[in-house]
Amino acid sequence: MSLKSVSYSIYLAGQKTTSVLLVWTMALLSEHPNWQAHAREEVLQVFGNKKWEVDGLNHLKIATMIFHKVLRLYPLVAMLPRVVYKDTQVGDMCFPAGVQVLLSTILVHHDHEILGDDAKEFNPERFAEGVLKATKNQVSFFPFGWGPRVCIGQNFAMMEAKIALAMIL
Ligand code: HEM
Repeated sequence: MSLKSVSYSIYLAGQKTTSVLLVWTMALLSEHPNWQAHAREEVLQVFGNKKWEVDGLNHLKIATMIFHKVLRLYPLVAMLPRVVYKDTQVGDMCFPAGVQVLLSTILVHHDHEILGDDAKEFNPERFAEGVLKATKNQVSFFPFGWGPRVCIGQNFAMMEAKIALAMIL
């Protein structure tokens, strides 16, 4: 891959994603003013009336919970395409080599069997103890993909989103 195509990939993958995450976050916070108030309180506690700084961003726990919940309800990449490279048996199903499969982020993120009856509700509290606890160690939350092709910009995106949220609130 040339430097030019790598640069394009990073530009395209990083441009709309974080801004769409912020739009969904604003929409959901306007519907749930209690969470908006929690998030604002936390920003004021961490930064007071000063400008945001990088170290403080790590202390924005409520903001992280909110972003995780937004990404669960509205994963920006709804499907992940994969090609099976060798014959693979998963439970009762056999996937021959060469077959293309689509992993549906949105279906897994909204699955009542995995998440319970409140799967589609905006309840950031579910992420209070982190992603592993919230998913009970299952691969049931992958807004940034999974495995070797996982999003390389995920930490950067969360940082950008927190900065924007801190400035807006
Ligand atoms: C909320 C923001 C973002 C979301 C939800 C997101 C989501 C994703 C997803 C689902 C993939 C595919 C992973 C897979 O196939 O398993 C991906 C790949 C990628 N993302 Fe992101 N992304 C975000 C922000 C960013 C940012 C800010 C950058 C760069 C600065 C970035 C750069 C990339 C690149 C280069 C890839 C391709 C990685 C590869 O194929 O090896 N992303 N992203």
